[in-house]
Amino acid sequence: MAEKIAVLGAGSWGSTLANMLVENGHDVKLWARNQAQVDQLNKEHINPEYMKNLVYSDKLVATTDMVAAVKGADVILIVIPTKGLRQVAGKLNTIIAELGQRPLIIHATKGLEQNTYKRPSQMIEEEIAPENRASIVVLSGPSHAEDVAIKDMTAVTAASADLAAAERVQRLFSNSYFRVYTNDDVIGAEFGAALKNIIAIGAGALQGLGYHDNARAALITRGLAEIRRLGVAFGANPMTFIGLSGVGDLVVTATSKNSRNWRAGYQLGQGQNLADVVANMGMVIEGVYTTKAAYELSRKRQVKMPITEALYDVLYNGKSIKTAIDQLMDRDLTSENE
Ligand SMILES: NC(=O)C1=CN([C@@H]2O[C@H](COP(=O)(O)OP(=O)(O)OC[C@H]3O[C@@H](n4cnc5c(N)ncnc54)[C@H](O)[C@@H]3O)[C@@H](O)[C@H]2O)C=CC1
Ligand SMILES: O=C(CO)COP(=O)(O)O
Repeated sequence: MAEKIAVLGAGSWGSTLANMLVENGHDVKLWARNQAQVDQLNKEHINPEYMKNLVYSDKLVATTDMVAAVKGADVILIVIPTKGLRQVAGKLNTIIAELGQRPLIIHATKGLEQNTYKRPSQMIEEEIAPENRASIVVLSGPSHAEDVAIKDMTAVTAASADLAAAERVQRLFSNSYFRVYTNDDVIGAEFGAALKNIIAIGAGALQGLGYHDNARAALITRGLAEIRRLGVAFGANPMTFIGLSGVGDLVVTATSKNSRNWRAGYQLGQGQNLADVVANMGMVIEGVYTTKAAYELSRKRQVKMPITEALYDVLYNGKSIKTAIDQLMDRDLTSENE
């Protein structure tokens, strides 16, 4: 059944998902804050700053007017980087309260908020009053926009405490190349999504420094161990970390040149400095900020996250990547299951 959907955020992921939802037969309005970008999307059907090779459907309508985007929408998909999520959710709350709507909220944001360490769905819960919304569903998993744009095969998860809502999202998004599974573990899905970006930066850095396959496999596996430790400390189901939003997303992000986080790590490994890497990416590198939040949270909760700590020292304390790697390898030997 066709639904009226508003997508907030027209970067690489928001615009690609909006286009896919149009092609799935839905009535979609895409909100962006930049007028020039909106004009290009509406007139030329391109979004070159974010998705160089995608020609968007002429049925996709973009607007800078959030009220116009949201009016009449049964479903709202938020795809804003973690840093801007709270502000956009707050604005959305005011608008849907005035319009008297109570939409289903989906988000695809991957990160933890600075200082509060809140997950995206927690920020949304805090900013959008329960009377202004239906359930919240997390859309996550191994899904580079670049692959979805060329209709490559992709599988993701829709996580929600409300199974009927997750199943509705499953039906909205699924098609011949995009397969959505459901899951009830929002905490696990969101921790997996946020923390894999830290390991992806590390994997890129290893490759940039000239390390090979064994090193990458070790980092991914031990990275997953610490992702799971933190997630479980906050109530996640350990099984979620061997699913799409766990190991699935970790593998795609830590092995792909399409990953902004991997590319950032690679450039750091090649000797570029962090400020230049961030300035030149042109898109959000969530892992840079998540590393700080996860490091602080792990200290507070007394969860061992040696790789996250090492990357924190590289990104925020000027430690060389080589020194950080040497120190990781030099730690006391331990059991794999600790
Ligand atoms: N790019 C991808 O393949 C995927 C990205 N994600 C996640 O989706 C989220 C968005 O990522 P991308 O689309 O890649 O980012 P991006 O950097 O390509 O685009 C972000 C968009 O959000 C807008 N934006 C940022 N702050 C805003 C604010 N305060 N108000 C309004 N608009 C704002 C920017 O103008 C830009 O249009 C991130 O959390 C990312 O981890 C998840 C899965 C896949
Ligand atoms: O989450 C993603 C793929 O699932 C996107 O990762 P990057 O932000 O590193 O490109």
